[in-house]
Amino acid sequence: MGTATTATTATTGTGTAGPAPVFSVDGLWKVFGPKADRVPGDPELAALDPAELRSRTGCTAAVRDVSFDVRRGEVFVVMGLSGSGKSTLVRCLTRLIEPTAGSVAIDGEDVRAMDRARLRALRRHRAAMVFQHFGLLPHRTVLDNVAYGLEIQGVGRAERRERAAEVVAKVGLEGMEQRRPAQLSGGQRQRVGLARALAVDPEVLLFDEPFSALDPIVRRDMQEEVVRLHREEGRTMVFITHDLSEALKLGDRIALMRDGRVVQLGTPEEIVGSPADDYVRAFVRDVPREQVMTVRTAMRPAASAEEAGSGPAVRPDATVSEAIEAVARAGAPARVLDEGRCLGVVDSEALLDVVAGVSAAAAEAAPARRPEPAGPATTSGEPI
Ligand SMILES: Nc1ncnc2c1ncn2[C@@H]1O[C@H](COP(=O)(O)OP(=O)(O)OP(=O)(O)O)[C@@H](O)[C@H]1O
Repeated sequence: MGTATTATTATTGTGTAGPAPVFSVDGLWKVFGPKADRVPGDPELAALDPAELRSRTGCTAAVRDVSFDVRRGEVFVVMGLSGSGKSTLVRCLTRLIEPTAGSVAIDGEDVRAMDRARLRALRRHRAAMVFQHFGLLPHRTVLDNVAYGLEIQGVGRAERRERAAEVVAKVGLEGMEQRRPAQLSGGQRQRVGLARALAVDPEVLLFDEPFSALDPIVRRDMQEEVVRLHREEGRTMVFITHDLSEALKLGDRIALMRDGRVVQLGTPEEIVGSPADDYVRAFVRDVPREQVMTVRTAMRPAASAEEAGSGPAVRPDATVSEAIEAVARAGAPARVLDEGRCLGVVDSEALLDVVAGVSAAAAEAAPARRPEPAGPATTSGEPI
């Protein structure tokens, strides 16, 4: 449990300090069951594993001492197996579930201190939820379903229909405005749910496993839709999923939960490349590492000015898979170029090490794997 954070403190977790976080969660607990309040404050009870806690107290600790920040503009994924506490955690953010202990702030404002009116405003304007069961109103058209959130806000009919029409187009449902939910496929209905949440222009979108009922192809379409919307709008998103590949695809950072705790919080590359423990290691074992890890992991300093000035070029955020292709085609190591500056070099051996999963140990043994200044900056060749 950390110290209390304020809106102006640097973000925690991996990476560097940035703007004030949207959500700040500190020492959060949610315990279900009799006299739940006593569990977080009692070190002995708080230390019990879930089965012992249940048999001793009849309580379930769905969220246990969780702290993290959601940064502005990021897609923050909460991932874990069924029952690990994902939904409870995200519902605590807007007090759809009342936390047992700890603090939650949005833009520095204490969510636990909000009165009912303030909470209603939070859920309606600031943090809109997209659910798996989209809860569409069956007798209303697509347009009116999307306009519904605006109607609750008291926006006038003409304005809300105009705004709803814009959002309907944004999620790819143009031409279907007058249909009713029963006349739509599952994927289209989910798009209506997404449009309805977007229509109120919330600061944060909270997604609770929105795509888990969709078939794989429609699901992929919807994931791409989220990536596109995020790229275009930069809106902050919190996304719950139990699907690792979905988490890796969508998340800027992932909080991996187990039994109510966050066992690792990091970028997809950090989680796959440096699992925090055996549980995470087992979780990510089958991930195609070359598609997640970037060339930074495999990079070494250029051996000479000549090496820094020749060979194919790749971007620092290119995946290992992309670099393998470049190196194989050229038959020579690739230069990692950042705005024309050579950061280092990747060769086939180092790239293979990443695929084989031996790079993490190597990186730990030599943490300062930073390239030396390697000859003059070069601008020849556009990086892939
Ligand atoms: N109202 C409740 N009363 C008692 N226990 C609850 C309640 N809601 C959730 N739990 C328990 O809390 C734990 C976490 O549940 P939660 O629904 O948050 O997990 P989840 O990771 O979202 O699971 P899923 O992926 O299946 O939705 C589970 O053990 C669950 O049984």
